[in-house]
Amino acid sequence: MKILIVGAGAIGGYFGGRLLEKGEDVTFLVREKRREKLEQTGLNISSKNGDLQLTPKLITKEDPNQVFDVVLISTKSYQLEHAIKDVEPFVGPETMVLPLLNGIAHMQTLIEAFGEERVIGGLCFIETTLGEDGTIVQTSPVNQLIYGERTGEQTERIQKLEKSFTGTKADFVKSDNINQEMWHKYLFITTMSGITSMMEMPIGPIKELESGQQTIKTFLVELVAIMEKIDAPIQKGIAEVQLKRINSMSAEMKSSMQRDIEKFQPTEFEHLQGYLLLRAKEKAVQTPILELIYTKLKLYEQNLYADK
Ligand SMILES: NC(=O)C1=CN([C@@H]2O[C@H](COP(=O)(O)OP(=O)(O)OC[C@H]3O[C@@H](n4cnc5c(N)ncnc54)[C@H](OP(=O)(O)O)[C@@H]3O)[C@@H](O)[C@H]2O)C=CC1
Ligand SMILES: CC(C)(CO)C(=O)C(=O)O
Repeated sequence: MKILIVGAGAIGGYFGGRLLEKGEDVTFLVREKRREKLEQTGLNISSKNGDLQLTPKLITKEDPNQVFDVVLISTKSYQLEHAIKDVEPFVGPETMVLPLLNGIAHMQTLIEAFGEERVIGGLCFIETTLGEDGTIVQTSPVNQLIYGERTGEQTERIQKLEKSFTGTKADFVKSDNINQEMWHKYLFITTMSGITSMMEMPIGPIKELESGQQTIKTFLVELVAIMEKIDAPIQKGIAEVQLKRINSMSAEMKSSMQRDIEKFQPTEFEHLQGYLLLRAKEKAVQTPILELIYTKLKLYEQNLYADK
């Protein structure tokens, strides 16, 4: 299978690197600066699951058109519109588009760009970031990528994809309920990124405090209330499940949003917290914690651009 990874950043570089390690036919679509860097240094991954030094195949949007069987989208949400334009020449009628972004709103954008048929579902659980020297630094052992047809069907193409993902030194999981998995991850990450970015702490010290525990719980319940109101496909009792997940995480665990803030970079707050706040307002759901976290993140972003 010809695999194209859009963006050789923290998650694209990691999962693309693992597929390359297995011997899959992987190419990265990158922008000029990243290309130069990767040509100089190679693709370097420092990982809890074993380090890698690879020589990746690289293309930019200017390279001659060729069509890939699957395109993994691993940009930030605020980079997606440009990325869609850049990847279009590499998408054919049979290409699968597999997004790995956190959140939900990007699904509609991708469907509008590529059509219902091409877009499958995906998400990942991994804690990884780009180091100053361009190395991909994966900081906790979990490295799971979940994917599947949005209809839940076991189509021929998804079975081919499964074959290509199997045997990789990362946890690739095929799901027959990917829409629900994506909403569940959305609930988890909106909580986790919101709380850790608000408190400017990894999850450990927050969850150890009784008031921290209560804040996480109340926030989860608020977000579930919005999701139920808009008929999101979430399971009953998901707030408790995600609370357990958060409580089982190692004390040093941080969210990618928090790491972006630490690097004075933009965040995906409009895509994660902002989208749900909008939906809450449409449905007149009261969400005081979401409102507070959104305000904190909006002020950060305003300040970021004021400095530039
Ligand atoms: N990091 C993590 O631990 C996790 C992240 N996620 C989600 O994954 C998504 C990606 O995050 P992450 O990997 O951390 O982000 P990064 O910023 O590390 O990576 C994004 C990459 O996309 C590249 N890119 C952007 N636009 C284009 C384009 N038009 N053409 C080619 N490359 C492009 C950027 O390249 P350039 O250098 O040119 O800017 C950058 O390398 C987000 O939605 C995030 O929420 C999900 C789970 C965990
Ligand atoms: C919390 C974590 C690291 C789990 O995968 C994540 O998804 C993110 O921060 O974007």
